[in-house]
Amino acid sequence: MNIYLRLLKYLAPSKSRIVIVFFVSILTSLFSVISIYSVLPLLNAVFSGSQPQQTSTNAPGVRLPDVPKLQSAKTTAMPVNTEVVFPDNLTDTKALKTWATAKFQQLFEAGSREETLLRICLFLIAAFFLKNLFSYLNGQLIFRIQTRTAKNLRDDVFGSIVEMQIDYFNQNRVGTLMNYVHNEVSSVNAMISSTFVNLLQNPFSMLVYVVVLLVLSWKLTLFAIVTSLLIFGIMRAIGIRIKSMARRLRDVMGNMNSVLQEKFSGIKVIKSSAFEDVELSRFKQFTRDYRKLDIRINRLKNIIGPLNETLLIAAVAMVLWYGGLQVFAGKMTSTELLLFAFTLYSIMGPFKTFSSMSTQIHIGMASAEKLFELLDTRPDIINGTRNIDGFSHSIRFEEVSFRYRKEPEAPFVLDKVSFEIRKGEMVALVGQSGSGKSTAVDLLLRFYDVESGRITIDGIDIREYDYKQLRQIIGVVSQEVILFNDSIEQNIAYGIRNGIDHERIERAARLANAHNFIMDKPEGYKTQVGDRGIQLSGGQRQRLAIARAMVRNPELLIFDEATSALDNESEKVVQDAINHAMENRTALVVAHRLSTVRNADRIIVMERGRVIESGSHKELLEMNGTYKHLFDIQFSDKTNENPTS
Ligand SMILES: Nc1ncnc2c1ncn2[C@@H]1O[C@H](COP(=O)(O)OP(=O)(O)OP(=O)(O)O)[C@@H](O)[C@H]1O
Repeated sequence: MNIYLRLLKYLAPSKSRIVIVFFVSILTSLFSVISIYSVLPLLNAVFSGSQPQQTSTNAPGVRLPDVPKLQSAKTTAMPVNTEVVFPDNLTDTKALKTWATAKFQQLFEAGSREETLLRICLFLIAAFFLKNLFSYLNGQLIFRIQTRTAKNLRDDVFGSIVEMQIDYFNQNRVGTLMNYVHNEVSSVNAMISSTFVNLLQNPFSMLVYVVVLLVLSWKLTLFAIVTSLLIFGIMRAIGIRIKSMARRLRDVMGNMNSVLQEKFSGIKVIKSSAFEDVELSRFKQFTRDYRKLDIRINRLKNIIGPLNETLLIAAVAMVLWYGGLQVFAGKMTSTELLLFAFTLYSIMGPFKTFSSMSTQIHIGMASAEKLFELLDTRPDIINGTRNIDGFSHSIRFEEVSFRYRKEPEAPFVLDKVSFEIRKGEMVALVGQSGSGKSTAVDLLLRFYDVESGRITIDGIDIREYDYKQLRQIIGVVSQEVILFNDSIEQNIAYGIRNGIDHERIERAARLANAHNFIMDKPEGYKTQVGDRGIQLSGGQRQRLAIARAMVRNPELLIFDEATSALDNESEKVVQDAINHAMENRTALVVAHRLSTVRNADRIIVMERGRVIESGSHKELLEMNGTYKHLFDIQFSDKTNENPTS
């Protein structure tokens, strides 16, 4: 769909406000035109009252305004009203003009010059007050429309990103994604407000101004229009250049966000390598490049204002020159010329924002294009329609092959892997680092789809199930624990939709051997864990992760290297928690340390993406193959270990 139409869709909820803005805009324009246009001839009429119609004191050929006098200068009393008749011929613009000005003047006629002047000044105040009141109202209304649009767009963008498959997050940096939600939406937002002001508020004033200009002198108007178009063209060319630079700047900014995020979360690594200075110099290089680009954009942006004004003032000056000659020639009155110049100057404001609109629109459209492209991207993982709330028999990997990179020459990360997890069983996946164990878990969770073969639950391909329901019946505890900056209670409850039931949370915490340490905290379950759970120890964080997995009472528990990041002591506590949690439950355990899986009903040994052995601990030792070899390496220095126990 056309980008403009799609943006209109976002404006649709504000349609009644837009209608109000339209009318308020007309009122604002009306009062701004009245306030400027009406007062000058009125004042002129008051002050020139003493002058005769054609006077020799004027420069040769200059005529005074062709309007009826409000009064004679010799007396402060008002003259008898001049009778103004509506012209018979409506094409006679001169007669119309005289009639309209005279009628307007009559509105202010008072008994004396002084009083007329006072009335005019009061009218001036009222007109400006009303103009500014409506302008304020309009600003408020436009801001509300704009923020609502931005909110809805931002919600949709976040909703779209959060629904993407895991691979999308592997390929896009966090900073880039943050940029979408923040900066790109903001520039669409700026475009919308600029368009509103320029398409609703300004056109009416501009139209009235142009009519005034045309009535005063079509030749001068033509001259002014040609100059304006020239300026518009120049501004547009600069706008296009700024657009492409702004896009580059935003990309660079997105990179900076990613870099900062990465550096601050990896601060321990930086500090332990004493690499602060290296990071600082890298950052300095980055900010240097950023600054250069920013200066180039700013140079262009700053040129626009002065250039615009110089060109417009040049146009006004040319008009004054040409108009002055007309006045000398008696083809135009001096008031008309003054009015023309004044109106031309007044149109500058709306015209200036109008020409800057093109830059705003260019930047905004580039962002809108990016955002709509994102909104149109559908997750690669296509959801199934079958419901699932548990399983009765087994989960099977049947000849599953998979690779992350799709190029033909890319190696398979899983190559025809087959194994089974029966209900109630504990199955372990072991093997060297990089053999594909975690990948198998990710495939079961449908973070990725298999390339060939299939994974079934009770005989049905998992691609047929609704993957959100599928993930709900699986509890995962992985090596990397992700806690949110919230209370312990909220962290455990993460993933429960229908409210927090404290009893349920406590039960899960007890199962995970976490209850006691939680109660030792000053605020118990309400204790805040800090950013990424920084206020807890590794073992405590891991036990909260187990509690979080348990709270949903999952059908299948997966432990992916859940203890590998812990020291021996914490490992023991966490391992106890795992054993406790696994009682009477189906579990898949991925482990390096073979001591943790020896009680498994079945151990699957993997090597370079293939299953090379499988059986119980005892059977595998008797096989005297890879498992036995791995076991011997791990326990060679533990003389008290009995391999067959
Ligand atoms: N997102 C990814 N994109 C590309 N390749 C990946 C990705 N994740 C893992 N790999 C590669 O896939 C292979 C299997 O990785 P996987 O994490 O499944 O192994 P693992 O057996 O769980 O290893 P470990 O025991 O060290 O966690 C490795 O060669 C790894 O480099």
